[in-house]
Amino acid sequence: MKGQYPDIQGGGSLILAWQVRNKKVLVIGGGEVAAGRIVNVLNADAKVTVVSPRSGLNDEVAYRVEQKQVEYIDRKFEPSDLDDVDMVLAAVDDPEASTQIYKLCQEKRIPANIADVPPECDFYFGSIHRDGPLQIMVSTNGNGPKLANIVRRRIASNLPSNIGAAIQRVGILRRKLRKIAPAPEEGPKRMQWMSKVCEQWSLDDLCDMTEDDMESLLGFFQPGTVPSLEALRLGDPDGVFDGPFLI
Ligand SMILES: C[C@@]1(CC(=O)O)C2=NC(=C\c3[nH]c(c(CCC(=O)O)c3CC(=O)O)Cc3[nH]c(c(CC(=O)O)c3CCC(=O)O)/C=C3\N/C(=C\2)[C@@H](CCC(=O)O)[C@]3(C)CC(=O)O)/[C@H]1CCC(=O)O
Ligand SMILES: NC(=O)c1ccc[n+]([C@@H]2O[C@H](COP(=O)([O-])OP(=O)(O)OC[C@H]3O[C@@H](n4cnc5c(N)ncnc54)[C@H](O)[C@@H]3O)[C@@H](O)[C@H]2O)c1
Repeated sequence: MKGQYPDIQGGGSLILAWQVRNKKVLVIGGGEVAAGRIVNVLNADAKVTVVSPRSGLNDEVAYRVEQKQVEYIDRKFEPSDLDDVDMVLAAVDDPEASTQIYKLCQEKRIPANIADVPPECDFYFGSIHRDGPLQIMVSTNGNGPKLANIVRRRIASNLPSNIGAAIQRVGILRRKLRKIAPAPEEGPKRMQWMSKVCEQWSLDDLCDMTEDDMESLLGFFQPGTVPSLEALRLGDPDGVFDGPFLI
């Protein structure tokens, strides 16, 4: 029935959080754009190889090579460089080489991004904000990359300064919870309880949560209640803080 389900807009991108940890990423080119691509994939723990003549390396890419953060091949791209590669990021100042690279990637079904050439991209890059485990990507779907940068900075300036730290603490709590309640049948209860913690505690409280606090809080998983951080520390059995106490 119309109105019951989301309308399909079409024309967008599928925005995902691609897991490239330990996957082989080939970066072709060693200029400024390649330097940015390298940072993006190293931040996602990929195994990165750069192919570019040494004369074309900028200082940042030369630094990554020197520090052995990337493998390095000192020459122009050759088709055999694509053997066993999971993803290709090309940033070369040679449109013919770019097109050849993209065609080879298509034949070999390797997902590729040819910087600044939208018809030769299986995926676009976006403007990224990172704060610990939090990542926010803005895409304008090829319409206005500079505006993506402006929107991203505006979003970032409106975020609480401790949001990344709070998410990091929640991550630790969730992993502990899955250890004490590992059964798949407990999934719905786990999810409900975690949602309550996130809704009822302030970001400051989440950031302040120590390992000891986590252990005590996990004691409330079975009854399915969520005391405040203050009540938890006071050991209040109702889980509700009713102080201050006068002695
Ligand atoms: C977001 C960001 C990520 C990144 O690259 O890391 C990114 N471009 C950035 C900057 C930027 N790029 C350009 C300018 C100059 C100003 C302007 O033209 O607006 C600036 C501004 C600057 O440099 O500050 C020029 C440009 N870019 C593309 C074309 C070709 C075309 O449109 O046809 C041309 C014209 C070349 C020409 O005219 O000759 C194409 C693409 N650029 C994309 C991503 C993909 C779409 C993303 C989206 O739409 O959201 C896409 C489709 C493919 C891709 O490359 O993946 C990064 C900002 C990161 C940040 O600062 O936070
Ligand atoms: N997004 C942006 O802001 C932006 C800005 C300028 C240029 N660009 C585009 O991105 C691409 C790269 O830009 P850049 O500023 O990094 O260029 P750059 O000139 O700094 O670097 C080009 C690199 O490509 C290498 N190279 C050239 N041919 C090669 C080949 N056949 N095999 C391997 N390596 C090769 C060179 O050694 C050099 O390291 C260009 O196509 C350019 O149009 C994008």
